Amino acid sequence: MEDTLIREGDNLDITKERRNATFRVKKLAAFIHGGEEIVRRRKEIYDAVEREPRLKNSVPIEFLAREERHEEQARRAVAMTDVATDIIDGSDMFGEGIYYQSLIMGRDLHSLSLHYSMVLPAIQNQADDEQLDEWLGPIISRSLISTYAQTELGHGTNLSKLETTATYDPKTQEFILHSPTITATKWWPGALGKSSNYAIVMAQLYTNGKWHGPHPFFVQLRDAETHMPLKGVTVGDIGPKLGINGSDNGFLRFNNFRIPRKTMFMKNAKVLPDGTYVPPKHAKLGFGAMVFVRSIMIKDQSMQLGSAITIAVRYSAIRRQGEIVPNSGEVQILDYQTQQLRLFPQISRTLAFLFAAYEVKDLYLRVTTQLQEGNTELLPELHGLSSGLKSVVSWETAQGIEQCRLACGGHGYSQASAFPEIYSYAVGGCTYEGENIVMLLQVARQAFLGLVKIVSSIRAGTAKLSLLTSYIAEKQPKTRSKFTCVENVSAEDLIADFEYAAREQIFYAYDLLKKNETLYSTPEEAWNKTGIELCKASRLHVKAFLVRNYFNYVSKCNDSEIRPILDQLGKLYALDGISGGGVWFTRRGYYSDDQMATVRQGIYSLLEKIRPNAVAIVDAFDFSDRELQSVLGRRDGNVYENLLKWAQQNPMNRSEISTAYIKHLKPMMTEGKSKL
Ligand SMILES: CCCCCCCCCCCCCCCCCCC/C=C/C(=O)SCCNC(=O)CCNC(=O)[C@H](O)C(C)(C)COP(=O)(O)OP(=O)(O)OC[C@H]1O[C@@H](n2cnc3c(N)ncnc32)[C@H](O)[C@@H]1OP(=O)(O)O
Ligand SMILES: Cc1cc2nc3c(=O)[nH]c(=O)nc-3n(C[C@H](O)[C@H](O)[C@H](O)COP(=O)(O)OP(=O)(O)OC[C@H]3O[C@@H](n4cnc5c(N)ncnc54)[C@H](O)[C@@H]3O)c2cc1C
Repeated sequence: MEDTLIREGDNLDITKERRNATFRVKKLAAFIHGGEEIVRRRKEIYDAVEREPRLKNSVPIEFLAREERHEEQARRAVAMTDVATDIIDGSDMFGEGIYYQSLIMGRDLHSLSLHYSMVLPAIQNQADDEQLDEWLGPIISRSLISTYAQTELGHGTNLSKLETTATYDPKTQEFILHSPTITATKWWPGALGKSSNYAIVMAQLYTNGKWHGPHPFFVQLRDAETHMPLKGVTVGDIGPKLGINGSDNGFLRFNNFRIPRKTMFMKNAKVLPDGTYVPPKHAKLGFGAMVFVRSIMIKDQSMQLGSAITIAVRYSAIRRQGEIVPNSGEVQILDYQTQQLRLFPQISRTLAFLFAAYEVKDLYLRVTTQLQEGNTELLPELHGLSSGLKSVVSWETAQGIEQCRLACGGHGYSQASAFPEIYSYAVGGCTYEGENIVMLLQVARQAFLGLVKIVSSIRAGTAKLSLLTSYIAEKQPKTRSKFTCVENVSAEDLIADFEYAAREQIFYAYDLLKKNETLYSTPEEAWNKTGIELCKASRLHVKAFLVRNYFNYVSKCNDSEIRPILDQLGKLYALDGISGGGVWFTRRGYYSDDQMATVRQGIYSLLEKIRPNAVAIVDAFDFSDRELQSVLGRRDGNVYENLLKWAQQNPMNRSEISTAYIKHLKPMMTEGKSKL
């Protein structure tokens, strides 16, 4: 990160904001990103990317048509991976990998996205030694391109009903892959349409006449020389989408397509040559690639929200519109209290999500080490944490980005702002890797929280709780929340408030479920009738985790220059959640009306405190103009002249007269004239 972000020629308002900040941006950046050394490495990586001619992003991606965009993203992906090992530590996907990729690929996926984000981790963790020897080399050298083909036209969520079959034939020691219906067609896999010649295919395993559920297979789809689909394989692109249009998400069908026995991933489950099935240690080990993406996407999502809020705060500092005191001049829109309430909670959220991403990364790495030793103990915990965070974080990120866009008025609607790209990319995260509601229900039903199981075991006095769930067993306090005013409230009190709300809803949902079990004829029906309350319980549980984790993380900071900023943002995060959380905090009079009014006063006072530092705080996220790709969010604040330049470079302005005018409008006008 540079010594100072102030330069000659910068917009005067934004310069004044930076001069008036009460702390040094470098210090906060170091804390946010995990230390000075990491910030230094980010700068080193950024400089190396800037120096490399092949990584120059000369084409403004937003002006490209779909096929041009796909081609440009493929060019960038190849260049990015050609020089990757000279620039980054490729084994650090959560840190250097994700940053490096964002500098080059922007908010889009590409021909190699799934190759790196799902296939590589799956091969590292699910292939046996022999398969690892055979597959890892070509994956790393990129002599093949691969993807992860699981979802079908008819089924994405309910994996047990996938229709693609893999039937073992012991005579030839092959599996026969088949798509028996239209709805069995694989649909959605990234880079499947035109780029990949291999895929991990999830198919229902049948051997010796028995069904064993979905299992992963590493399947060649296209000829290594001609890239033509192999006989028995039908494959193509599914067409334009809301976002990620650089990626050729695809469809795939098999017609009795034979593949060798050793294409089934064999580290966990196995099929022996005679067709004997050997089950895995844990039934869900084959779902590991999904767990990896759910874990890594928390950081990705927080960075999307971080870039949106950087753009919105910087723009709000240079945009002057309206007067607060009549005749005293137009104010920066950042001075409006309503603007601050729209924006500053997004700063807090970005940090809360990022600190949670650090936690889930640590857990993922611990689980991976355990699994290497054959120990699956922590897997359910990781499944629960990553599923719950994935749902809450991607939803709040999408809502936050939209608030940032709205806060920028008309210019926020232009592609020049970058909001359309950020939003359409990030919001995909609500759907992929498990639809958000379904993942919340997982948290409630099956995951490490096992909320429902936990409640019954707590009441039976047999609960064995993890650190993250132990609060559920604590007795609800009979007294009110300890909140008196924002100045005096402690992190512990705020955490206690969220735990109160979560506990209250968890027990409420549990009791409703039990009641419904007496009213409906099956447990599944009762479960469905309790779904809304269960999702609320999961959401509050995850929010309690986010608040607790934020304050735990920040407690490591002893620097008197930046600690007050982190505390203000943490309090804003919590109080905004309490004020918006309404009923869960007021049940049984835990928060009184007066306390709630004081919470709102506390928020207003925090907004005032954060206001003078807002630009410096978002500067500390350390986004370069290269990453932001936003005229509104430029570091130098010179927005208006660059908006004009941006519009003028638009291909529609290459000629003064458009073909639309020549072909359609002119003949109409000429005809109109003739009728006069
Ligand atoms: C060198 C250069 C490098 C540069 C490159 C760097 C790259 C850096 C990376 C960048 C990161 C950017 C991130 C963005 C990438 C985006 C890519 C997007 C691609 C998208 C891909 C996909 O979407 S793939 C398809 C995903 N599909 C799903 O997620 C389907 C959802 N459904 C399910 O997961 C399941 O069906 C289910 C969980 C909903 C239910 O499963 P099932 O019916 O089988 O089980 P049960 O409900 O019966 O549960 C039984 C039991 O199992 C437990 N369980 C379920 N799942 C898991 C699991 N995964 N792990 C552990 N345990 C699990 C469940 O809790 C139950 O437990 P009980 O104890 O019995 O209750
Ligand atoms: C951008 C993007 C990239 C993707 N990339 C890939 C990829 O690379 N590989 C791949 O295999 N797939 C990929 N997918 C597919 C993705 O994983 C699925 O779309 C996702 O898992 C949701 O499944 P679905 O489409 O079947 O939704 P559905 O399950 O049909 O969901 C529709 C609605 O039904 C609800 N619902 C479904 N089941 C339940 C339930 N049990 N209880 C309550 N409500 C329920 C959901 O909450 C939702 O509201 C991608 C999708 C997108 C959008």
